Amino acid sequence: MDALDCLMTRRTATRLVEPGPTDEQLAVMLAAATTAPDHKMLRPWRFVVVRGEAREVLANAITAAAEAVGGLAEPVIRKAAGKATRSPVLIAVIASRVPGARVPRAEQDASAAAAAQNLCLAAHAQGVASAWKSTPLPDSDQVRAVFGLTGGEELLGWVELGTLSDAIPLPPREPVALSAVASELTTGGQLAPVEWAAQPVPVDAY
Ligand SMILES: Cc1cc2nc3c(=O)[nH]c(=O)nc-3n(C[C@H](O)[C@H](O)[C@H](O)COP(=O)(O)O)c2cc1C
Repeated sequence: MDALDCLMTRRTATRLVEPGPTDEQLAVMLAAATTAPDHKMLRPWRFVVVRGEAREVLANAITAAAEAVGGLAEPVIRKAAGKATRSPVLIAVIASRVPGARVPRAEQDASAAAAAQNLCLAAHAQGVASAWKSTPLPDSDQVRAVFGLTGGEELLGWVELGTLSDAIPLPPREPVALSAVASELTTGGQLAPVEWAAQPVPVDAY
């Protein structure tokens, strides 16, 4: 798979089943995450791999956090906790801002998001399916404690990993009209439509 093929064909998996990625595949994904663009090389990110029985630790924390909210129906709590075990492996992505750094927080978080996308792309390149998902109750003490989050750290979700099940088909992904998302600055200071990109690039051509 070449680089553009990898970028254009990565999808968010609908359902992930065993087998999960091997240690070697996980190591490549984590290494790819560390190549994210990173202003002043702060490494404003870190990752926590959760798999096997350890997923129950996370599920229990989500349950405890949901119960602490109060008033949530039992099925709602169970559904939230079940997210910890719905894929063979997950990697939590943590924005780990460097205090006092002269790089704005938004830029540090952007680097962490790029690292998460690198995880997904490195998974895809190795034939591992992925889904970047929101973490249930990410600000709760219980969930923060599982990932050892300190004051300046925040969860950007987690990347679920495994084998794509064909039980639920992937929804179609329409190409985006580039004129809807991009324009070009003219020498006169105007924002002009990108007429040279009038045709959507067919992502399924890759
Ligand atoms: C920070 C972040 C959080 C996300 N959380 C969820 C989620 O909780 N549930 C979900 O189904 N998809 C989640 N997604 C995935 C998007 O829904 C998905 O990327 C989008 O539908 C486009 O699908 P594609 O990645 O296959 O192109 C999340 C994506 C990002 C970047």
